[in-house]
Formats: sequence, structure tokens, C-alpha cells
Amino acid sequence: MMTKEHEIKIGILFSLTGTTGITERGQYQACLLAIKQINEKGGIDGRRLLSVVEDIASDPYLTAQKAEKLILADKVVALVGLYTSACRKMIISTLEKYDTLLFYPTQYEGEEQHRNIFYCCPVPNQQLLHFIPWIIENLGKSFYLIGSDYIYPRQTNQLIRFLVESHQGSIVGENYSSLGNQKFYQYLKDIERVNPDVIFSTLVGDSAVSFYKQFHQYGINKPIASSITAETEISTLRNFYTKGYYSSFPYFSTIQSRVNQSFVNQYQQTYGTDRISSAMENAYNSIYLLTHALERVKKLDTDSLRKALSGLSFEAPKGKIVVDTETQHLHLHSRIGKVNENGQFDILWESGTTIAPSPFFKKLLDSDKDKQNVLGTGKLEEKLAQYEVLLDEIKRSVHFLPYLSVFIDMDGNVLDTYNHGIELPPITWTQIQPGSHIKAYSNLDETGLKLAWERKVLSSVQDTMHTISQLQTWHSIGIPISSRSGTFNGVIGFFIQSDEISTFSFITNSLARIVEYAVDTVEQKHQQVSLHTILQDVSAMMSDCLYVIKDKRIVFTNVRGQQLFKQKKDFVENIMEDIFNRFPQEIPSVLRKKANHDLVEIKIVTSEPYYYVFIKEIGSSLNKSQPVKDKRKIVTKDLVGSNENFLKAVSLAKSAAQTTANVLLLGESGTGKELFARAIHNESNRCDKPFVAINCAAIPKDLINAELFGYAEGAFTGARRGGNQGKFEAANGGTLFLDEIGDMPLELQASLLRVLQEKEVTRIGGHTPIPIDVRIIAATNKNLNQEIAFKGSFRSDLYFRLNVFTIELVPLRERLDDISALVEYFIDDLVATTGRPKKELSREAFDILIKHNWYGNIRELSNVIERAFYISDNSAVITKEHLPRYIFQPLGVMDMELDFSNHSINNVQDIKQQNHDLNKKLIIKVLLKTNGNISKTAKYLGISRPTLYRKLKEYEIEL
Ligand SMILES: Nc1ncnc2c1ncn2[C@@H]1O[C@H](COP(=O)(O)OP(=O)(O)OP(=O)(O)O)[C@@H](O)[C@H]1O
Repeated sequence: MMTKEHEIKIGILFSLTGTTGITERGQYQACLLAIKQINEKGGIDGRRLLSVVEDIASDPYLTAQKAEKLILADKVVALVGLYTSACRKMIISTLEKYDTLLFYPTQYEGEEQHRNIFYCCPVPNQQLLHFIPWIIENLGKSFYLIGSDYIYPRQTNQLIRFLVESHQGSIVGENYSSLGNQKFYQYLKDIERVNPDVIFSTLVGDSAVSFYKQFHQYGINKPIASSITAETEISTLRNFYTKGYYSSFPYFSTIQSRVNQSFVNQYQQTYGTDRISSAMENAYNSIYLLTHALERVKKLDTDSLRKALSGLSFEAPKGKIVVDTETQHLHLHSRIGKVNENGQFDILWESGTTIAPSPFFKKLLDSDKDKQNVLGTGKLEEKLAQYEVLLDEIKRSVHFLPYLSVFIDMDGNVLDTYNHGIELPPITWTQIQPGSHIKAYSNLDETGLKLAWERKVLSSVQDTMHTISQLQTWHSIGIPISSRSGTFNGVIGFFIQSDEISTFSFITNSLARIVEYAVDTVEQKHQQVSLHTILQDVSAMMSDCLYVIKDKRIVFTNVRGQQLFKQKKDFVENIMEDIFNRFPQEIPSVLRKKANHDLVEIKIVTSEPYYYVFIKEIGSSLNKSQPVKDKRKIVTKDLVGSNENFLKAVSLAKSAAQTTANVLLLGESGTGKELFARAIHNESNRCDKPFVAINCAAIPKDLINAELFGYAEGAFTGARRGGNQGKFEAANGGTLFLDEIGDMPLELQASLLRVLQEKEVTRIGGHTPIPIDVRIIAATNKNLNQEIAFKGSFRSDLYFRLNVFTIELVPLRERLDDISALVEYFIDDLVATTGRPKKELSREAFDILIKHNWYGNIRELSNVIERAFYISDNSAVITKEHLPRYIFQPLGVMDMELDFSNHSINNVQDIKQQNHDLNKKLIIKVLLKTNGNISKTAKYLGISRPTLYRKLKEYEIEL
């Protein structure tokens, strides 16, 4: 009998029911077939594969739950599955949380690259790049785009539009139908009206089937092309509905290879059908990819699997597939097929070789014009600066060699050429200009340089093997410049006159080693620099001055140390001299000294060959508060806290600041959402443009429209002359912070989505669209997944557009370790603004703060400290007496009449109810105390006014 140790579990996640079930059931079956085959051949080193299957019913929310269950409860080694991008995006945080891999087998819109996902599917460049020009040439130039309303069709259609227009075609109509819709009469009327040459469909599942049927019945005699309709959908329709339709995929079940025929036969024997779609074959390959990786490493951990998958290749039914080392997508063939009378595809065209995946294809297309030639001078300088250290290092290493060299970056831009002083023969390629693109030189096509760039591997071509005659007395060698982690940075190409060397392979290898060494040296330098930066950052948080000494020299000083040095140079030098004089035998661990009237304590920690000298003042002016930064100028390093989860959020914010992606901040009231938003803005390249904040919960519903989009003159009675610009316009070029986005009415969400997609606003009552370039940072304290799944009060398409970067902020009760730093920060702030002397917190008061349940989070803590700071008046220490009573006295003592003995707590619901009652009573109590003053009550509770209003509504408290 098999024991558990003899099994390797794989989580299989598909919609076996739900609107996309028609397609996903086939993918699921293909996975099971692969697992069966592998087990029949003895499994992996004697270990059987065991599938643990979950039905996700086309529901993203359910997908997240099931994924977590498979990982946590079933302990699967990896997940295979999913069809819609909504479901994929929904589980990304789960994959990250448990560092688990997903093998995703469905063609999708690209624009994603995640280290926990292997994309076993084509991306648009592998389907559309050849398909669209082919359609234009063979079927016609005017296109009508119809798709299901979700991420893939909308984004794919953007690319199609781009490709159609760049091949002198046109889009004459574009329409979307909700997922699962089966009534297309209105759409067909529209298609008939605009009379396109070809209809391009990205409808999925049941909708696609209904559309084809109704299209045929309606009698429109036009070709339909699709990048998503495959054998599965076709097989559910009578042949006359679909004969003559076109699709492009890497795989059709009619491929005539031995591997495919065996796959089709086995599929037919197992499931009784030979209708196998590309998505199904992808699913089948996903299992094989995982299996090959497991066989390679013989380990189950994600890191080992990831490494084993990089560059992995095997012969699949569709032909050879290779995992791209950088993008985790696949190199695949591209094919175009036409449905025949058997409901199968006749293959009309296929690419001879595999096509490299370009998940960020749209961006590539956008920059294509630039690439053909000329990186403007500024850009070239910028790029050169980026590679300067590396180039210098390589030049230094090879300067003694009499060769010609060309350096191109990873995108193919020529950054530098040099010849080390040798006589240049008059050959064409020496005209290569820095700033141009390597593609512009077709005479370099079969050289080591270009091959290395295309294949990202060391490539060399010997003299007579070159196709152009001028190069036949030269050897060309292209050496990829890749970091230790495998990131490809570009290629350095060498051209060597063939009579100069006799041993070609020896010189090739030597040059490769020289380049590798140069890359290593640069990486080490970078590491040293970043270590220094980390040290600076970490030590900046310390309240003490730090000096690190080695060989009687100060080799590192933190910010406070530098400040003290500036203020009291003699004093610091004195201390150091004293320490140096005692070197090394008499180095004490603690010293006390007087600086003028200030007593300082000096601690010395020895860790040969380093000595860490910490200087702390006791009750002195040296220990004066740090000037606290203006919140409007705050950057991530100013965010106070060192809690592990908090630092993770800060590090995400840092990364977000480097991109232009939208950000979604999730967190309770007062956890610092606005502060994070400002920090991201201030650290981004939009920092000198406006940061505009709007609280969606604080503005009456009917005014938000005008607030956001502005209004034109005469838009409504009382509208200002000349109209008024909205927040979008005000934030143009900068960042718009949409706080409490979860409270935005549904109709407005639709308008917002439109603005985000079209990048233009039209003022209310106005007609002219105004182009806008605004980065959105949205924040909410609601669980948007639940709002989407259960209440339908938040649009999933808007959600996915906003949550490109999701940052969860930690409530104060989960980062009690930060209370001390926050208190110090608030005191410093008060000292700086009031000019009063610095205060300390007593141990007892500190313990009370630690025990308190921080309902209003950091804002509440800040209010408590502010209050205590003033109440403590001239005292240098804040004690328990200065804290508000509710912080340390049980609520009952405050006459809250909360008697637990009358309640029996049987389940979570009871606890929630009691919490609800407690919170309600607390709010009423504070309202009574403040005579119903909203601002004071909010301040007292440490929540914002809009949050208080929301809570009053939630608890049905009338004023
Ligand atoms: N890491 C931090 N360091 C210092 N101060 C902080 C930090 N986080 C929050 N604060 C302070 O806490 C208070 C609340 O922060 P902020 O307004 O950014 O929270 P919020 O989550 O946007 O609140 P709300 O949801 O109620 O609008 C502010 O006074 C802010 O300065």
C-alpha cells in the first residue's frame, strides 16, 4: 500500500461548474490524464502524484479560499489551474503568503510577471503579432471587436486596436457583454449597422457558444476570428454554426506530430473525444513541467522548483516548449487555423520557430518607434550612466586586447562601441552608432553579438561562417551580461580579426570569463554600497549616536552621530581619543562623561576588529528631539516603526513608489493610509507634481461626481462662472488619493473606471474631454472582496484596476512593539512645534499603553500623547495620571453599564455582538461627554470624522 510519503500532492483548481466551466472542465481532464500517465510510468522516483481537486465555480472569491485550503490543509506541492485573470489575480497574495507556485494554463492578456506563477500559456504577442496582419491581408481591414466584459478581452482589444491601426486597418465597433450573457440581438444589430469586414471575438464560455449560434441565425455573412475560441467551444455547436471561423493558438489538435498524435489518442481513449483545445494542452503541459522540475531537483520546496523550471524545455504535443529564464512564460510556436466541417482546425499558417514571450508586449510596441533608431542624447546618457560602472570594469579588463567591441543593453540599444586604438578596417558595421538599435543593422544578423542578444546565451560565429563577406575575415563573439541571479542586462560583442588568433574557442572562453569576472566585481561593489545604505537606514532609527571604529579609525557613523559631531566636534573627538588611548586592552564597556553640563553615557561593544561606540545623553540638551518632518513632505523612511509586518508594508510602498502602478492601501481607520499614500507620492517621480486627497465617504453622494470630475459653466444652477476643475484635473501629472474608496457609489465607480481606462475626464455638463495623467492611490478599511462577492457593492473590474499594488497596513494592536518609537516620535513632534522641553514616558504609563486595545489606532495614540504632553505641564515625565482614564480603567468603572455576566458567549457571533455593543456604548458615552461635538468625539476616540459618521450610521446612533 502507498503511504503518504509516497505521494506528491498537486492542487488542481478549475471551474467545474460556473459560466466558464465549459472550457475549464477540459483543462481539468487534461491535467488528470497527465497525472495518470506519469503514475503509470512509475511516478517521480517511485512517488505517485496525487491530484487534490477543487471546483471554483468561476468565482474569484471562492478561488482564494480554495487555494488557501489546498496549500494549508492539503499541503499540495503546487497549484495548477485557473482560467480568468480575475481568479489568478485574486490568489496572488495567497501565493506570496505561502510562497507557493501556480502553473497557469490559460492564454491571458499579459502585463504580468510574478515570481510565484509559471505562465504555461501564450501571451498576446505569440497569438496576435502574426494573426492580425494575416487577417488584414486575407479577410479585410475593418474590424468589429466583441468580447466578454473582463480583463482579458478588454486588454487584448487594446493590443488588437494597436496592431490593426499600425497595419492600416480600422476598428469600426467595439462592444462588451457581461460574463455569461447569452442574448446578443442588440450586438448583432450593431454589427449589421457598421458592416465590418471581420468580427473579432474574445467572448468566452457559454457566451461564445450563444453568440456563434445567434450570429449564424441572424444571417450575417462575415468571417469571425478569435484568439480564444477553440475546439472545446466549437465542439458544443453544430458545425454549420462555426465552419470557416479562424483562430490563432500555439496548439490545434490537428497538429501532425508523433507526440501530439499519441496525446490525442490517449485523450480519446480516456475521455471519448479528440476535441482538445490549446488551453487543455497547456494544462496537460503544466503537469509535465512541474513533473520535469521535480525530477530535476528531487526536492519539493518552491525555491528549488523555481530554479529547476528556469530554462527547462521539453517536447510537448505542440512542439518544443522552453521556459523563459526571465519572465517565467514559455517560448511557443504560433499557428493560425480555420474550422473545417468536422469542427476541427485546418492549420493555415505556422511560425517555423518558437516565438519568445513578451508579456509586456504593449509597452514594447509603444516604444518600438524609439527603438528603430535613436535613443535621444539625454536618454543615451541616462542609460550609459546606468551601466557606467559595469562598462568601465569591462573596458578595464579587456583594454589590452586588440579587438573591436560593441555593448548593447537588454533592449538592444547600442550604448557604446570602442576599438582600443587599433586600425579600423573599412567594414560596414563599424558605422554602428551609439544610441541606435541593433535591429537597425541587418548586416549583423548572423553575428555572435546579435545571436547572443536574441538567445541570451554565449554565441560565437567563426570567420567564414558569417553571411556577409566583409565579416568573413573576422570572428564575432557575443557574451550575455547576466547577474548572478540570472537577470539579463545586455550583451558585449567582440569582433576579432581571424588571423590574430589561432585558438578560437580558447579566446571565446577567456573573454566570457573576463566579462563574468567584471560583472561579479560590479555586483560586489553594488552589494557593499547597498549594505552601507541598509546600515545607514537601520541605524538612523536608533536614538543613540553610533560610531563604528576599526584600526583606531571611525569607519561608520549614523545620522545622530553625524549631527552630534557637527554640534560638538571637540567633545566627540575627546571621547574617541580617550578610547583610542586605552586600545585595545583597557577598552571599558561603559563610560560616563560630562559635556559642559550634560552627562553622557558611553557604551562600547567589542566585536573584533570592530568597536561599536554608542553615546547617549542622560537629561541633556544633546538628546533634544529630532526635527520632525512636515507630513506633506514625508517619504517612506520617515514612517515610524520597526515591526516586521509594518516594515514589509513600508518596503512594498518603496517598491510602489518606483512604479506608476495604481496602489490600493488596506487598513483600519488611523493606521496611516494617508501617510503611506503621501510617502509613495513624495518618493515617486511625480513628487514635484500635486498630491490631491479626497475622502469619498465624507462628501455627499451627489456631489462626488462634481468634486472628482469638475463641472462646466452652467452645468447646474449655481455652478460657478467658468466652471470648476475637479480633483482629477487638480491632480494632473501627480497623484490622486481616493480615501474610503469602498464607500464610493456604484454609478460613480463606473465613471471612475472609464476615466482610468480612457485617461481623460469630461467635466459635468461639458463636452470636451481633458487628457489626464494621474496615478491613483486608493484606500479603504473595507474588505473589498466581500463587497464584490456578497454585496455587489464594489465593481470587480475597478478593484482589479486599482489593486495592482496592494499594501495592507497593520493595526496598532498587532504592532505593539512600535508603541515606544511612535510615542517618542509624537513627543518629538510636540517638542518641535511647541518649543517645550522633551519629556519621557514612565514605565507604568508605557505598560498601560501596551495593554490598551487601540480602537482608533495610531491617531488615537497620537491624541493620547498630545493630551498627556499638555496635561503633564512642567513635569519631564509623562505618568499614568496624565493618561485619559478610559485607557487604563475598565469600562464598567466609567459607568458604561457593560455587564458581561448577563451575556453568555457561545460563539464568534456572540463575541462580535458584544464588541458591537461595547463600541456603540463607548461612542455614546464620549458623545455625551462632549455634548455631541463630532470633532471632539472623533478626536477623543482617535478616529477621523468621516469614520465617526460611518460608525454612527452603522450603530444607528442618531444625534
Ligand atoms: N508610521 C507612522 N509613523 C508616524 N505617524 C503615523 C504613522 N502612521 C500613522 N501615523 C499618524 O497617525 C495618524 C493617522 O494617520 P492617517 O491619517 O494616515 O491614517 P488613515 O489610515 O488614513 O486614517 P483614516 O482611515 O481614518 O483616514 C496621523 O496623525 C499620522 O501622522
